[in-house]
Amino acid sequence: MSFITINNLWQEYGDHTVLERINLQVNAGEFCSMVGASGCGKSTFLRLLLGQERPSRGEITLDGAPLSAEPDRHRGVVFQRYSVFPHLKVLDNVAIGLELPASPLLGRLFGRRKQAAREQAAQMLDRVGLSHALDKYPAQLSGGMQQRLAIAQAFMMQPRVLLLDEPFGALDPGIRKEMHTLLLQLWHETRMTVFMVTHDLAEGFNLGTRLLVFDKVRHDPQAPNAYGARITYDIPLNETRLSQMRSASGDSNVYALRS
Ligand SMILES: Nc1ncnc2c1ncn2[C@@H]1O[C@H](COP(=O)(O)OP(=O)(O)OP(=O)(O)O)[C@@H](O)[C@H]1O
Repeated sequence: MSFITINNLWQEYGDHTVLERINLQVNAGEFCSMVGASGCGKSTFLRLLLGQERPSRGEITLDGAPLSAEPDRHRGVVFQRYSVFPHLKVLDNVAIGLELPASPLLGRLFGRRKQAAREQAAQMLDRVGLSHALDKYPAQLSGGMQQRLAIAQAFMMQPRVLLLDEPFGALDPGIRKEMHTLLLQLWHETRMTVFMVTHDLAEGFNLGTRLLVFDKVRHDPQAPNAYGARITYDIPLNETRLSQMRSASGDSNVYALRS
């Protein structure tokens, strides 16, 4: 059985059909790059995976169980627009991810547990190259540094599924390349399942072990919103990387795309 299974998923807003007949099976540890024309529903698909929205029809299961109605810590997310807390310093922005679930009532830890959370957060920030900025506020960071902070936040939670919505779109090419390397390193270490929306086809091909192309198959010129996008191509990529992952995790990888 696959890790994530999507059965006949539709998303409609009033009479606007955004996604139709999405069927997909994804194994744990796969890295799915997602591309498609602007407005075809890629971000909508991510929100459905996150549990932020319920589908109009169809279902998503994770490990055989329906997706929980609320986003939870097993699904981390990084948006292109940074999702960090502006009023918290860099270290606190990351440590709070550990403190909140450990102390849901107060939202804070104290004493030795707090110290341990801060040490863990500092280590993660070192990994993303922000060890020199622990005491800064997000507004004092460059765009690339804020993006690293958002990625550190997401990774700190060790999500089983990482959802990335154009996470590098705002970065200049040098930083972008560094972030690609970092993401692949962390993906390899944690064997998370990744879904990444990108407008950069080369980025999608380079990073993914699978490229999903979203497109509208049916068009009605009289009613442009009548039909939604489907996954029209599902292309296996970077097979060496994938087989390394497979041998490390013992999983077999099944690609399934049903129309
Ligand atoms: N809550 C909503 N209510 C109504 N329409 C919505 C809602 N959310 C998304 N849409 C519509 O769904 C369509 C798909 O939007 P979405 O942001 O998912 O596309 P996208 O492929 O991610 O676009 P882009 O590549 O430009 O970011 C758009 O026409 C958008 O207006």
